[in-house]
Amino acid sequence: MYKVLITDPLSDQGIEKLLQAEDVEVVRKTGLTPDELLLEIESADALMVRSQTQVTSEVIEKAHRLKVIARAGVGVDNIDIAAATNKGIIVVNAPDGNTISTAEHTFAMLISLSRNIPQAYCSVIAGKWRRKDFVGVELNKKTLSIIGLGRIGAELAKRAKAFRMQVVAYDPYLSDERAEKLGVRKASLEEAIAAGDYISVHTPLTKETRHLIHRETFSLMKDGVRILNCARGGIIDEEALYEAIQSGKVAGAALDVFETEPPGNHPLFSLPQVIATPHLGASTIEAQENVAIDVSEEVLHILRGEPFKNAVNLPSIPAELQQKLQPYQVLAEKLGQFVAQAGKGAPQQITVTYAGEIAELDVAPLTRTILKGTLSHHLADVNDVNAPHLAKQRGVRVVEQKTSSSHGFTQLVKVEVQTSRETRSATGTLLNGFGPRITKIDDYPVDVTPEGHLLFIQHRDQPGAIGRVGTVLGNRGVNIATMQVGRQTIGGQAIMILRIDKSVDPDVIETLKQMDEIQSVIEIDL
Ligand SMILES: NC(=O)c1ccc[n+]([C@@H]2O[C@H](COP(=O)([O-])OP(=O)(O)OC[C@H]3O[C@@H](n4cnc5c(N)ncnc54)[C@H](O)[C@@H]3O)[C@@H](O)[C@H]2O)c1
Ligand SMILES: O=C(O)CC[C@@H](O)C(=O)O
Repeated sequence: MYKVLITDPLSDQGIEKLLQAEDVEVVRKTGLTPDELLLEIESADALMVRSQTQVTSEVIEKAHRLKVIARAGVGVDNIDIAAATNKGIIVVNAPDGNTISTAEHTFAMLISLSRNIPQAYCSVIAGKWRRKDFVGVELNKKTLSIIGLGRIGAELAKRAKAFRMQVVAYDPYLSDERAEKLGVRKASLEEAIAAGDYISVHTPLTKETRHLIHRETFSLMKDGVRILNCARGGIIDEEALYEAIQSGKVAGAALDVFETEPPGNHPLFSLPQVIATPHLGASTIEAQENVAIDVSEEVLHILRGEPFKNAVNLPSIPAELQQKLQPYQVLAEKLGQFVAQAGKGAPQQITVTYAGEIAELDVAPLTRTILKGTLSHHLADVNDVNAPHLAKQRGVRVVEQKTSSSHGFTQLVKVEVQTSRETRSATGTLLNGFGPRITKIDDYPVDVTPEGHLLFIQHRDQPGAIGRVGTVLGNRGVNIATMQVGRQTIGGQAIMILRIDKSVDPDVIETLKQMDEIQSVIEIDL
């Protein structure tokens, strides 16, 4: 039974699938103190949050069973992604579910700001009728500068155009084609800042975007500009915004997000030109249902070892590619495990070579699985998420290469591990209808199903060697299920791979090692 801990309010309808799942226990605890969260997280397999719960490195440190942190929304700035990656915990989000809601909210703020709707409302319900105080401005023919033309920025642009606004956009990843398709003018940051009657930010909050709009940026703006932030607090320097409003440079600001949330009695709230909402961009019934459905499905997939799509700390794999790579996953992991156990010493370089049909695909996800298989022999808690990071941390070089020579097989995957003491390799394929096979160990052709207990014996090719090994094992009650031998020359170096029904005692291995013709005996568990 998997424990799914939900620590922020999520839509009941959205998490229906989780509540129905027989292998899941849903524990909903909102408003936990940091100490309470540290206790709860110890036994959780999945954690689902919105933006309130702070998933710090301390929380992640205590998360002994956690496989996934799911953010029901876009921004993951409340989650320590580096700490999660280090620990092999997958972080997923729901990037699409609240786009429309947030774009609509931004547009509502744009109109409210232009027509002083919140201020007028407060005045009317206070019994006043002061039409002169709330004269607004039209959106028609005004310029809206959008900083960050991603999902929400693009939806905002469409709405602004419907109101006959000119839209200028700055986004370092904006192509000419996309700008043209959306009907926006592509500009540099400075041009966009200078052009806008309205400036709306829609970037994530990162090291680069923190205080993207700062004191000097305000000086580049048009007099009487209006500013919107429905993305993340901190993209705009709040102190500089306060000064720019007070000086008259900025005519008004609409804020849904703040550097510190909740913002309390913020100095900006003393200015009548500022309107604000409490981080409501994604707060619609539809968006909350969408994001909760999306992350619930992702959590179930991850817990059950099924393919998933929106990992923040793993490159996303298109569904079609995922489907094509899926059959190779077991082969990849087993090859990695085999070479790690067959070799002596810690890996210094892992070289993966793909040949045949598989070489035509993007094989990076398989290389990660091979790394997981290899590193898990030496390290605890390795998975596809942290394997590349752990390899780098330990100075293991990873080389991925492709070749056209598949030696008559439809596809081949070769994993070679170089340690300080030796180089070992295992090559494998998928046999149509029969599953994974190891076809070569070092330079010895073999045909081994990579599963169960194997004895890997290096010896001299000598009459009677096979019989003597069989006798030792038989005398100790060890049943041999299959046996494969490979040699390079008659009487030269050879290998035996025995599949045995159960693990053998160390003294059986010692007895085998005493035999003259035997150089090494390694038990391999796959
Ligand atoms: N207020 C809310 O409730 C709410 C709801 C949803 C999302 N958000 C926030 O809105 C923001 C946008 O979300 P989205 O779904 O559109 O994300 P997105 O990833 O689709 O778009 C972000 C865009 O910002 C661009 N960008 C990155 N760095 C930039 C920079 N230095 N200058 C200019 N552009 C830059 C990216 O290229 C990208 O196109 C995020 O901060 C997200 O957390 C807020
Ligand atoms: O959970 C929320 O309501 C905030 C969501 C929003 O900020 C996001 O980044 O998706």
